[in-house]
Amino acid sequence: MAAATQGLVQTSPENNPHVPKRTTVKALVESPALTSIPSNYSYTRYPNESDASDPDEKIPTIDFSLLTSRDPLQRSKVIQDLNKACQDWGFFMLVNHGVPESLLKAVLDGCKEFFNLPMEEKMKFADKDIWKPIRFGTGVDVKVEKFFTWRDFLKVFVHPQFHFLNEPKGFSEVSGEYCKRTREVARELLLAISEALGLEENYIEKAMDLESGFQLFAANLYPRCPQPELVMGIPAHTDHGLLTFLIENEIGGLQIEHNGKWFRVNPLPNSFLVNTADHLQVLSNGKYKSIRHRAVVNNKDTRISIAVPHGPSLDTVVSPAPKLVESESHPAAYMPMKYKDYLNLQLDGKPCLDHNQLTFT
Ligand SMILES: O=C(O)CCC(=O)C(=O)O
Ligand SMILES: [Fe+2]
Repeated sequence: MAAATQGLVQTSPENNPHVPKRTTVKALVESPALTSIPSNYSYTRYPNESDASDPDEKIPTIDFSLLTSRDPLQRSKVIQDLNKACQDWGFFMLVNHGVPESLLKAVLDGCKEFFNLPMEEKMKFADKDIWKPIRFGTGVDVKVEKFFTWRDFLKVFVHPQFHFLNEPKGFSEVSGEYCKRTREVARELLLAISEALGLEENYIEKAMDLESGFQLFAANLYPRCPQPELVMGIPAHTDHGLLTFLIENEIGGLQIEHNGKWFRVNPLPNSFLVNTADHLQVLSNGKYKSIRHRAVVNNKDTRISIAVPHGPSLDTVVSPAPKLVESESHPAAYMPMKYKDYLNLQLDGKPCLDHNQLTFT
């Protein structure tokens, strides 16, 4: 999210009179004349952004049921694995998390129905203001502003206050349940991550005020594309919170950066794809990195993903945990910043960590 500011914007239809003036990627794909992409969707990669390959090592998997197990040896082994996954990859697949498969499916189905609503219904939520609790839009490449990415989205603030839409029917209920269950899993995971960092078990819970933690529900729609190699679903970016949970409708597209190379992610069925985000990087004083990731599209199937970032409360001033700062050997690498102020920096479209970074770690 750090690299993308999005809002519903106007396309320039000069090359294609069938393209509606104010559009979404979905409307564009459904317009009868579309055989090639309009030039303003053509994507220029960031420097050093290479093609992705299948990973040459195994992407870490964490078994959540072992974390909550009564056996202390088992728990400490998983905490070690979690530490390694966060440190080496900033990414892992979480299995046996206890959130029912039927709920994952229901919430993905709800998103599909939402994106299938008539344009006028969705447009009621079109807004550029990032503080609108319910927002529908289409992706913009912020490097150049006038170029678009191959993605429509719905973003809803779901904690500490739960906002949602009344339509489609039942979407609010399943999403409410999904957000509550993922929040519980994320908080449990953050207890373990506190321990993995050598902090008190509830350090993150308290210091980040997770009782009032800011949780966002971000649904992404990536319609099939006639020229997928020319566009980008969501450009390389990092997420702003502590941890993001991602699920998708069995259509791949997520790619992650690991040791300077890009890898495709082939998720285990029913797993959460979890990545460490900017504020875990700050809190851990750079021990854990906020992983860069992106999503590509394809010419066969429409992909839907749901990213749920779990962050500190908006008023929390986040700084490196004092225990992880050594004045001589490992000074604080980030200055304290309120989470809300950090989110406002998104408007600049710059990777936000550049703003509060004191030194490069
Ligand atoms: O759709 C995906 O795979 C990635 C989405 C994402 O990174 C985001 O919404 O922040
Ligand atoms: Fe992301």
